[in-house]
Amino acid sequence: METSPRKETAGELVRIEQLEVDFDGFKAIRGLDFSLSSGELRFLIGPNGAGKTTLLDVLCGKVKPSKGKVLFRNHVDLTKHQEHQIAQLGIGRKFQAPSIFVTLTVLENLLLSMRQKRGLLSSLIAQTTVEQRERMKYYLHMIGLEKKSKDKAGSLSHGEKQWLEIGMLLIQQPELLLLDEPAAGMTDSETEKTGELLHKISDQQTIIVVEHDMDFVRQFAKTVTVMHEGSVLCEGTMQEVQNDDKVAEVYLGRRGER
Ligand SMILES: Nc1ncnc2c1ncn2[C@@H]1O[C@H](COP(=O)(O)OP(=O)(O)OP(=O)(O)O)[C@@H](O)[C@H]1O
Repeated sequence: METSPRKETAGELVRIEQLEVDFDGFKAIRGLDFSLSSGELRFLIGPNGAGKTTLLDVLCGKVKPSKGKVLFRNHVDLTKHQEHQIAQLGIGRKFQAPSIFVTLTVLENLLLSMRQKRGLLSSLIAQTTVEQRERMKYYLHMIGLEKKSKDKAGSLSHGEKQWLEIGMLLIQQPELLLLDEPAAGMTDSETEKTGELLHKISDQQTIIVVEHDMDFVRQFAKTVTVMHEGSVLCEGTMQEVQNDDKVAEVYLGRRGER
């Protein structure tokens, strides 16, 4: 039965209602409701198998739900769009493993990511407009790779590669950015810089971050959504969710203990 649309909140960017994802009879997402406002930096946490990655997969169109509504900017039904169309609508997804071109320079990687006609790299460089060059400079600075713009991407550290990939997404100026464990495998100082980068990005764009590193979440999260067995268990500040008995039970198998 089709549920009537709820009144949309001003500034709401994503609304998900009664989402269900079925993998050959196994419900990875069941009855999930979720809402996200423009400009939020939302962390998604939860034990292994809770459905966090599947939720990102639904948002970027990689996985199609069996039931439910997934609305973007109040009226766009994402379930009706293919992955490439969703990217064009302004939702960028970064997976855990970086997918950069290692034999190209940092700048060339950014250039290739910019929305423009496909063509030879040399002709893309020749055709870059002043606005595009400014945009590249701006994002190079944001990801902290200005001094490495001419270095081959393959020579970057693990953290730098991740930032480059985030930069490659940012340069397409998506409205919503989906990041899967952006700080995984990073050194402490790289992790710190990544948290700061997320905050800088969230001044302009909305971000959902799936994260396992609780220290990282504690340090950088404003609002946290805890998932468990395919639905939302609780939501709030990190302090609020840490004090929630249901969350303690799910993570530690204890009820009411802290
Ligand atoms: N393509 C698939 N086919 C069948 N089952 C799947 C598929 N993708 C995910 N699952 C199952 O769905 C459940 C949710 O998986 P998902 O990867 O979304 O969880 P997660 O919260 O991201 O977990 P983790 O933190 O371990 O990455 C898991 O039980 C997983 O095994």
